Amino acid sequence: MTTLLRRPQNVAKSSRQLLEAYNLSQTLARRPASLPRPLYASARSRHYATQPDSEQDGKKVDKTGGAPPKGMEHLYSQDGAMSGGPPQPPGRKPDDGGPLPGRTKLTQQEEKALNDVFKLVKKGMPATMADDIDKALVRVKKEGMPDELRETIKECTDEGMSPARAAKLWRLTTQMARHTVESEMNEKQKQAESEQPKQQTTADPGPGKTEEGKGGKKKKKESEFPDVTMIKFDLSNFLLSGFVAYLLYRLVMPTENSREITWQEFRNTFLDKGLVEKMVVINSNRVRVYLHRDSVASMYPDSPASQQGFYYYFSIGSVEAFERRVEDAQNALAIPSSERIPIMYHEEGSWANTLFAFGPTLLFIGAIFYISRRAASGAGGGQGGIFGMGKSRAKKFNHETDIKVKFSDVAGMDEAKLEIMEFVSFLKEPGMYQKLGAKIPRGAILSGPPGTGKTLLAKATAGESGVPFFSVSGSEFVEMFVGVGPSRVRDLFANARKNTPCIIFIDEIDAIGKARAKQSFGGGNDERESTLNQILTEMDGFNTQEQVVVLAGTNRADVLDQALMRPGRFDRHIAIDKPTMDGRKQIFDVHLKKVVTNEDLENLKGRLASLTPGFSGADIANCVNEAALVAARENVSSIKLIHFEKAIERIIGGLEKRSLVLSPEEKKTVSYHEAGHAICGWYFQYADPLLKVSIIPRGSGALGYAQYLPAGGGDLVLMNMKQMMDRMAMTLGGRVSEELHFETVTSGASDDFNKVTRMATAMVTKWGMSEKIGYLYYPDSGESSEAQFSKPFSEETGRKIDGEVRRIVDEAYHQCRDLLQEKHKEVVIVAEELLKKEVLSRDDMVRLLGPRPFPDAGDFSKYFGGGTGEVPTGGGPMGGAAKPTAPGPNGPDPGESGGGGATLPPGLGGSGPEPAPTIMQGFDDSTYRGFEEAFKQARR
Ligand SMILES: Nc1ncnc2c1ncn2[C@@H]1O[C@H](COP(=O)(O)OP(=O)(O)OP(=O)(O)O)[C@@H](O)[C@H]1O
Repeated sequence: MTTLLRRPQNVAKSSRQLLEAYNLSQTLARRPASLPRPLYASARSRHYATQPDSEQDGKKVDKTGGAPPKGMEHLYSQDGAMSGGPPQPPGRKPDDGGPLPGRTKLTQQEEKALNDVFKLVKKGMPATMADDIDKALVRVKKEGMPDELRETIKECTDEGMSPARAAKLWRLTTQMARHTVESEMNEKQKQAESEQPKQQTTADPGPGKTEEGKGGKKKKKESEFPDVTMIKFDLSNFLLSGFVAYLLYRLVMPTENSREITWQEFRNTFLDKGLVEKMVVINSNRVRVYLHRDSVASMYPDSPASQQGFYYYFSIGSVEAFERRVEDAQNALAIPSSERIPIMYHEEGSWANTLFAFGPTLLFIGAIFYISRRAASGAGGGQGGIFGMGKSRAKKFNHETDIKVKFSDVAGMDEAKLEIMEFVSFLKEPGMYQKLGAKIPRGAILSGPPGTGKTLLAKATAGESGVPFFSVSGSEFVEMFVGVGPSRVRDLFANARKNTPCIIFIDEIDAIGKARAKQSFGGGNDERESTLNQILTEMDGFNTQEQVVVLAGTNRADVLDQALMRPGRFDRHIAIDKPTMDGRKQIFDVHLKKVVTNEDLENLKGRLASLTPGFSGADIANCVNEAALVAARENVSSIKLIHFEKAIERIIGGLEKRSLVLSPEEKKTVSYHEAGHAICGWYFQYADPLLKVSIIPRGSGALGYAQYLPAGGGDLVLMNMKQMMDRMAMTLGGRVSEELHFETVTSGASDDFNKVTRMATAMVTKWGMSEKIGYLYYPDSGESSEAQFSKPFSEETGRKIDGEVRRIVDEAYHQCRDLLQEKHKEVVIVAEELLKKEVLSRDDMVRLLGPRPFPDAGDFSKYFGGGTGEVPTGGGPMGGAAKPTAPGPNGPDPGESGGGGATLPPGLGGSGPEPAPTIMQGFDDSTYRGFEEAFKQARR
């Protein structure tokens, strides 16, 4: 059975074969009936004809000449009493005396049909059984076919396959196989017995041994045929045969409870003979014909129409036409109106239609059911139900395998490390704290700008303390289903408690830990709030002995809910800022160890650190990696300084867009614009000296690009008014230079104006640098929600602010214009050189203009020479300021190389003909925000 089931293609194939065999034998065996058929039934339920029945029928008999009506042959039986018994099959082989009594020799057709039947029966049988079937077939061919089998095959051919016939075929063939095997065994037994007396005469074993000997022989004989498979009709065989018989029947005779006919057939065969009981018009396009079953059975005993539930149908074009035809037909048959055939009308939907109609609804209901099951299981408890929605998504890292990060890998945040060390010692030696009665801190919030190493620090804490580390992001608690967030929190803390001591790290906790709204509009935040509440509850729920430390990282500590920050929950608040110069050096140190470079590390990291103010730890890691990629592209064996500088340039300014070709006029404008900035930076004492200027388009839409060293040379924490005015004047330098050197100006300075306006506004509204406004702080719209809807000052104050901002910008403008008018020649020199070379470095500036009239301060002079190559000792940004010594009208010849230039330390690109580009972050948004932050903190 299983074999059969495993091979459906075999069943299909075998049934096809049987069908073919059946069809073939059907055509061969079908022959005209020897006698004219009776065309009338002995009893009728209706009489339509005007003539007597016998007459009418008699006529019909004559007309048809005994042949069934065209297309209705299936209604007539081929044999039976009326057909004159089974005819002598044509083509029978001459009797060779072979067949046994009760059997007849096979004709060629019968032999073929039998072959097919046997082949089919063999399918799905074990090989040994199939062999027996083969033997049976050979025997049948030799000894003739049992009459019962012949009749069954004939019935199948003539009348079609039925389950009973299929089962009978199966039974007969397997029975024959069994007989064959039995007779084979008998023959062998007889043969063995006939040999036995001979042996007994030659060696008589004696009276005592005879029985034993016989018995022994018997056993031996039995064991001579160990492999003979007896086909027994046990339960499994019975089921198998039933199954095969059913399959045969279904495949050969697909279920048929209706059959289509034509109007003519309907009329000739049923209507005219009065066999129609009623007609049902279905969906106005099909007519179902219900016949008088008894009359049909007596008239056509073998017709399927005599079976219960069977009906004929035919299609109609329109109901009206159909009704007209029926009417005409009945009129022609002269059926009285009281006896006319009833016609009913019925609308029925097909399965396909029903499916189309209800399918989408069912699908929708199914989807809703599925989703609600998921949600319910998610909300349903800590274990998360069958779909695991409520399970925590936290990744567990094992300190032995995954967490290899140590505090030594985290550079440049010594204070933060000190703070967090305490958690490590608590996890390592809790006893020490408990002895003194100290309560263990529950957790710490690490806050700071992106990429400053918060996750790294948390990992290092886990790595140092050697405990499991659960890392999860705040957003992973947020799902569209209600109740999933709190459920995940519960699961996370339950897991952590099972693994104590351990650390839970929730990154981006602001995703769920935002301050809860006083009133929520529409309840949209309920889910987030209940997740937060669950965290609060869980953190409260730790007993003080439980060694679970919760660390959380965020970029927005200011938006967190106060309840999170209270002692007993996140006790510690560790702010991690962007690294200082020293911090950057240390971070470069950590990352430079991972790459191959032959540069002097001490110098390299100092120089790179001073080139990267405002870089976060992640930026530094990226910069080192980028340098390695640049070096790999050039196919060199170690990374050189130039690669690092290219990498920094790329990170700050974006990719060079050499494909963007500017027209000569545009190029000239950009050159003069950038030269204006550069001259301002060079000659204003508190402005940022230029490091590199280029007119190669870069990044997103910038046509020119200049980099400056922050004034003071180091990390700027505070900025005074003079610095601000110089910086604003320098920012306007581009536009002023355009005004002075061209007839018209361009749109290229809009970003400069934006910076200047913002800075002047901050000076007036935040930094108390305007006498008219005084020492007031007006938040802008991004800072407070109230300021988003209404200005925090009156209209009059607004007007005053506008006036003050304008005044400051005007002052900066005049300061810039005065300088650039004075340095008109220098601007031309720098602009023309820039136009020629496209890129100018600090050394080019020194060559063209002479050394900057003010000494460079801080680390810049240490790593870049700063004109003297000496490290300044003491003095602030203004320390040791020399008088500006502007070159005279006959300044250095633009073509002269190295004239008066600062010499860079050897090995740092200063000795080559084209000095390595030295790049600095200019005054950009981040610097601006840095100032704001510094001012804010100073105010606090
Ligand atoms: N102080 C540091 N020392 C060494 N490497 C650092 C430092 N800070 C950051 N990095 C590098 O930056 C990568 C990213 O840092 P990390 O993921 O810890 O930043 P983060 O502050 O968590 O950022 P975010 O706030 O975006 O999640 C680290 O894998 C590491 O390579």
